[in-house]
Amino acid sequence: MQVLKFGGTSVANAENIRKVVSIVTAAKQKDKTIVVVSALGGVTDLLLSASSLAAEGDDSYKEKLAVVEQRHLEAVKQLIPVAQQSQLLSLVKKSCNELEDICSGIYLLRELTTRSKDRIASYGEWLSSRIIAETILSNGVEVAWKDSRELIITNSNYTAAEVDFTATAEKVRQYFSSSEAGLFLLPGFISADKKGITTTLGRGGSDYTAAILAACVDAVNLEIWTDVSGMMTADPRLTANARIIPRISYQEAMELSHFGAKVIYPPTIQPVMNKRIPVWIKNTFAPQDEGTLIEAAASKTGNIVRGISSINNIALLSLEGSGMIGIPGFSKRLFEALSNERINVILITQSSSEHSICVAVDSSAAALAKQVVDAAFANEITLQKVEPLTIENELSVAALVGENMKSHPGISGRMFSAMGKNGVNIRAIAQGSSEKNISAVISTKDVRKAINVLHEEFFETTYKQVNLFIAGTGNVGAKLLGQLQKQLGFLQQQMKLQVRLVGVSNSRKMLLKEEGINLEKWKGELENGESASLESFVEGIISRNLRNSIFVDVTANDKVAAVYDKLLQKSISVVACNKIAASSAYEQYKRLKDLANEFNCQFLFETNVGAALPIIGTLNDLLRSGDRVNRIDAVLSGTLNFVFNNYDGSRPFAEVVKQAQDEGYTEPDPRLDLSGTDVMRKIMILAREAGEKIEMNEISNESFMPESCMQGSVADFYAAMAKEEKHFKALFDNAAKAGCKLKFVATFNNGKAAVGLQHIDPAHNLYHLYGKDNIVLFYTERYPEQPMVVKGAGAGAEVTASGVFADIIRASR
Ligand SMILES: NC(=O)C1=CN([C@@H]2O[C@H](COP(=O)(O)OP(=O)(O)OC[C@H]3O[C@@H](n4cnc5c(N)ncnc54)[C@H](OP(=O)(O)O)[C@@H]3O)[C@@H](O)[C@H]2O)C=CC1
Ligand SMILES: N[C@@H](CC=O)C(=O)O
Repeated sequence: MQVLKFGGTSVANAENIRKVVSIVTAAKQKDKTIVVVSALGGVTDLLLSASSLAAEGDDSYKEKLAVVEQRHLEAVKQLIPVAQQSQLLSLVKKSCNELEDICSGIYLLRELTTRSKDRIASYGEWLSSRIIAETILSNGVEVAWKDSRELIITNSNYTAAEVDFTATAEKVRQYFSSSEAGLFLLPGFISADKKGITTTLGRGGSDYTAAILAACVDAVNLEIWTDVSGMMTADPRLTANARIIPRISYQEAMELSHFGAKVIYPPTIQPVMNKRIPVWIKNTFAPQDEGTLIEAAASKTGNIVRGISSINNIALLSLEGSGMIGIPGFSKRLFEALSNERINVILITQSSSEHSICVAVDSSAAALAKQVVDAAFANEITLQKVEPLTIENELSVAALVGENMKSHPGISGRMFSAMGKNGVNIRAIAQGSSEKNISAVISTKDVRKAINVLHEEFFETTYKQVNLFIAGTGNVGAKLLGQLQKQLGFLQQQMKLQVRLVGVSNSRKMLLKEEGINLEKWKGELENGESASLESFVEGIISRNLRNSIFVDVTANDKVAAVYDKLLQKSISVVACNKIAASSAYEQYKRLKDLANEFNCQFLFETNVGAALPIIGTLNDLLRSGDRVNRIDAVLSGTLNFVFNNYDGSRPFAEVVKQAQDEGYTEPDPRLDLSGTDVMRKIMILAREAGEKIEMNEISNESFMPESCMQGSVADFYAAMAKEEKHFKALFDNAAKAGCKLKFVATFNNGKAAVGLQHIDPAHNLYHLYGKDNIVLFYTERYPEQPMVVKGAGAGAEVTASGVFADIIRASR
């Protein structure tokens, strides 16, 4: 014998009922079958609201009843051949007249008892079961319809009646063993008390009917047919990557259902659980899908974590006070106060210091809880032994569920670390010693992110989603976007990173798109975007609260650099080629690094020195392994190296500078390069990374630029340089006369940093530098004479973009 139950959506209309009939007909070929059906989807609500309206003296109850009648009549007309319809149509009409009479009585009396409620609600299942049974018969398949009220006996606790299992088992066994039929069909949810008065089984009632019948007849299995293809690893509305769990234990299914996986209502599987009868969750609309098998033992295969779930509308109540320490009875009184008011406790934690007890309850009960708990501890509150109860609202519980978690250390570590890395603050934690469930109370606004992060951590061996927000689409920004577009496939396949561009902005326009911006069309989409507002862009990033978010600053703008603070505090990593933040006041540089540490994210700026050359990374590796920097000698300006490599007086100095700018080596404002400011910033960043607390005004700069060139605009700068050609020629000639090249050199030695133009002879380490090369020589305790050298192209949009790209990958991982 097998039992199949079909829920409200499965029997919502004629089209769905046809699907049910075909599933039932196929099932009957395999074994004797009991079918339990719910009311047509939405009908129970219509009936109950009609009864409430009637009790309130509102005659619009009639409209609700008319809809009920119409839906059933329509179903009959669409499902049953015309010649066979009349009897069933009369039955529907007769039942609807009865309903009308009952509601009219309620309307006149203005009184609705729970007993009448059950009577009214019972029509839903009764009618649907009659119609479905007749449909099966009209398809030429024999089926025995039976009113569940004759088999399922309960007490008279209307609307949530308790089953008398002894009486029920006897009736059920007697009926099914004495019948020759191969297929039975019964209404779910409804039952009767010992006097034969209609009762209902409460929430999840039709599942419960099916489970009771399955247990009483020792069914080989129970199939719950619904509108999803099984229990899922997480709520698919929160996680697009949620997937069906093939096998799950009763305990795990109950835990997940308790936390909102609405496929089954936990108490309803108790009867089958006691008999270890397997339960299948199947999809009426995709019967070919495997579904989920709920069985007695937890499967040893598959994921250790079986599923992730959450409940919203949680309030956290905290009872705190030094007067609680070491004194028994506080928790008893707390829970007594709550239970006297039937306040359901969802989660409990108590610190081992015994200084506080935290309980989570539904938010709707929080105010009452405060009232009763404060009253219960009024004396202690007056004596200041405990504080008045504190309540925090807008919280949720996120939970990992899995019976096998208990034999695997490190699960909670991974859970909390994954959430922590994404800035999800955990307000309370609970894990019973059975370790089937690890629960964390978090802010409701973080639920989506937390569930995604946990899903990624425990289920998605395929890829990790990274959400990028890029400010700056100029020389470097545009190259970066191009490189990302080309590498997306590689990142996903080889590095398991699914990188999405969610936001992009320049100084004029901005675009935020949670589903991701097409990297082939970003330019056009951005042009059609909204007017840029840095504030809204940042708000857009924060409010989206997406996991693994990275803000990428490819501007040279101080206002953009000023938003890192806010972003890091939301655990959003920052990757910057903009040097303003790292070269601002030491306190700010330090603060940003500390914020990144504190909020478990990254602040990366490798390209601030030497573009994509691994300079900061190398320095950090040396220091982390215990080395100490004694001295740094470096050429850090790609622009100046290019200019002095290409200037020999044969064409004007200003023209060579312009070429450097056109080739994308200079800062957006080239005066920063020519004045030496850019190099000062870089040597200062290296000195800071080496541990020196140093500011810009402590760095000496022997500028080679005439004062006249540094006045006015960029155009004035070029014009002035043209006028000073002699000065630049003299610089070149003097160096050439000495057999030297001109190099703009940066040094850091004994805590002092300096930059300036120098004559470099052929024997010098800095002599052989070409094009826009940079070079850094690290003299350290381990490299005292022959320095550790990093050398190569140190400017250019393409290489800089690749350095930013590398930082994005670092931040992603
Ligand atoms: N070139 C190189 O070799 C290297 C450059 N860098 C750094 O790269 C950064 C970018 O340089 P580069 O691409 O040449 O500069 P560009 O001037 O070409 O681009 C700057 C971009 O920033 C945008 N922008 C300016 N203000 C804002 C704002 N408030 N909000 C959003 N976007 C803004 C600009 O917008 P719009 O398009 O509207 O003007 C532009 O798209 C600089 O900080 C530079 O120091 C670092 C290492 C090497
Ligand atoms: N303008 C810079 C670019 C890299 O930081 C340079 O010329 O080196």
